Amino acid sequence: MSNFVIECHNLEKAYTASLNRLILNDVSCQIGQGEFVVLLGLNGAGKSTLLRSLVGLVPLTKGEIKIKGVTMTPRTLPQIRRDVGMLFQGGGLIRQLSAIDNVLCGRLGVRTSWQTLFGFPERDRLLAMDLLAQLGLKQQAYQKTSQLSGGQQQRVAIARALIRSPQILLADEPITGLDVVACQQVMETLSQLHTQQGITIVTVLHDLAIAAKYGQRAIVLEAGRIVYDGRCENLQAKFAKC
Ligand SMILES: Nc1ncnc2c1ncn2[C@@H]1O[C@H](COP(=O)(O)OP(=O)(O)OP(=O)(O)O)[C@@H](O)[C@H]1O
Repeated sequence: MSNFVIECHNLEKAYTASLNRLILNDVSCQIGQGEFVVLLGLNGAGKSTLLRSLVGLVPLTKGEIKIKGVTMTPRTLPQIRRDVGMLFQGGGLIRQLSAIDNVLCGRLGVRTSWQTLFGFPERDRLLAMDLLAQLGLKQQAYQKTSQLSGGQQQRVAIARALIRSPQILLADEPITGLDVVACQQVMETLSQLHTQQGITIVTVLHDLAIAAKYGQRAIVLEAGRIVYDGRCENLQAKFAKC
């Protein structure tokens, strides 16, 4: 078996009239266990589409995706989603719920609807609290997420993804809209997950300096095609407009 945890072979997402081209056009790449990959490209290049396709949220017109050697099909998708955590653009938290309840929401897909009628078991609550503490949010656990700062909200979203113990974490613009300090906190959090727990990270970023600081490898998309796949050095010189 190969050491790749993500394999994309000739992915194609349908032509759209508004763009006058394919959204993803023959995209192929392999990502190894424990890599930290940044996905870069101009607005509309197809970054989110590619990321979302890795958890089966985008029906593809052509191509094949394998996660940890398992080919993505409707039958294998539940298993794949157990291995892959996703941080959506804007965090996607429920603002009226506390931080801990948002984290517990990450367990909803794991437990049956019947089980959730009785609430979450104590061990889930302890795990959620542990994750929030690891991410520096123990004091904020019972605060509504609407009252938290952008950086804190993003870390709650990370905890929610981590409660399923994914081996791969996909993050769609996790620092967009955050101030410099919050950006650094979120990126340091992702970096620690990568170095200390060996989690494979694939994140969409727009900031080339941050990409170069944290990423090991950059994949640059342009109009649905991969135009660069390599080290993060000198990205600014190569792709000043990303
Ligand atoms: N389901 C869809 N139907 C039609 N067009 C779509 C669909 N999904 C995405 N698109 C279009 O495909 C293009 C790529 O979108 P995508 O969100 O993947 O780009 P992106 O690189 O993540 O951009 P951004 O940096 O702005 O988030 C966009 O022009 C978008 O409008």
